[in-house]
Amino acid sequence: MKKVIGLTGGIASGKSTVVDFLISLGYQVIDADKVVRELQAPQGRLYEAILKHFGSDFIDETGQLNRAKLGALVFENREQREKLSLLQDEIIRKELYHRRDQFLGRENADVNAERDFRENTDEKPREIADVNSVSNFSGSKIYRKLPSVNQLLFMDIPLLLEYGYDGFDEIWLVTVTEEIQLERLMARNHFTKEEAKKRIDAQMPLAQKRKFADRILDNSGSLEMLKKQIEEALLAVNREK
Ligand SMILES: CC(C)(COP(=O)(O)OP(=O)(O)OC[C@H]1O[C@@H](n2cnc3c(N)ncnc32)[C@H](O)[C@@H]1O)[C@@H](O)C(=O)NCCC(=O)NCCS
Ligand SMILES: Nc1ncnc2c1ncn2[C@@H]1O[C@H](COP(=O)(O)OP(=O)(O)OP(=O)(O)O)[C@@H](O)[C@H]1O
Repeated sequence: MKKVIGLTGGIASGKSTVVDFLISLGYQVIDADKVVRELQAPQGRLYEAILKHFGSDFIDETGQLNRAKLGALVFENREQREKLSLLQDEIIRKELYHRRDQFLGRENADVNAERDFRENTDEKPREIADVNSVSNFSGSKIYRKLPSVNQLLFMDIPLLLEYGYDGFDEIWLVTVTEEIQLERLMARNHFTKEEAKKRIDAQMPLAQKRKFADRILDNSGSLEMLKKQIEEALLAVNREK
C-alpha cells in the first residue's frame, strides 16, 4: 500500500536537508515551498492575484515577484501576512492535494506528471547497512530493507500544522533547539537576530508541534546523526506497513 508522509518542522530546522537525503535514496518528494515558487512565477496562478492586491512595487525589473520584499512586509506585519495567506492558501492547498492524488492514482495524471512519475519510479528495494548491527565490527554488514521508492511519497510542508493539512499516514517533524534554529537561520539567510526572530515567531513553536508528530527527527546534532534517524524512520515505516 502506498503511504504519504507529511514532513514538517520550523523555519531552518532542516526539512530541505532531510528532503535532499530522501531524494538521494530515490524517494519522491513534493516540496511545498517549490510549488509556491512555481505558482508565484509570471503566468503562475498566484502571480496576478499578488500583483493585484499588493501592487507593482512587489514586482522586480525582470518581471518576477520580489519575494524578499514581500517577505519583509509580511513577517513585519501580521495583518499583511493574513492577507497573503487568504489570497494564496486555497490555490496552494488544491495544487498540493492534486499532486498527492496523482501519486495515489486517485486522479488521471496529466501526461507530463505521469512521465515524471515513471521516470522517478524504481522498483528496486533500497538497502542500507544496519548501523547498529554487531556484525559491523567483524566487517560483514547486515542489510535491512528500506521501503521501495514508489511505495512512499513525502510532502514537505512547512506550515502543515499551522494550516491543518491532512490525509497523511504519518507526520515526521524535523526539530532543533531554539538557539540552533536562530543561529542556522541567521547564517543561511544573512538575517539579523531581529529579522530571524520575526520569522520564527510567525510559526507555531517547535515544542508545540511535537505533540502532533508520529516521529521526531532531532537535527540539533551533526548531519550524520540526522541521516541515522532518517534511516531508522524509514525502516520503521516498513515494519509497520
Ligand atoms: C512570504 C514569501 C513571499 C517569502 O518568500 P521567501 O523566498 O523570503 O521565503 P521562502 O518561501 O523560501 O520561505 C522560507 C520559510 O519561511 C516560512 N514561511 C513562509 N511563509 C510563511 C508564513 N506565511 N508564515 C510563517 N512562516 C512562513 C516557511 O518555513 C518557509 O519554509 C513566501 O514565503 C510565501 O509566499 N509564503 C506563503 C507560503 C504559504 O502559504 N505556504 C503554504 C504551504 S506551506
Ligand atoms: N545537522 C546540521 N548541521 C549543521 N547545519 C545544518 C544541519 N542541518 C541543516 N543545516 C543547515 O541549516 C540551514 C537550514 O536547513 P534547511 O535549509 O534544510 O532548513 P529548512 O527547514 O528546509 O528551512 P526552510 O523552512 O526555511 O525552508 C541550512 O543552511 C542547512 O545547510
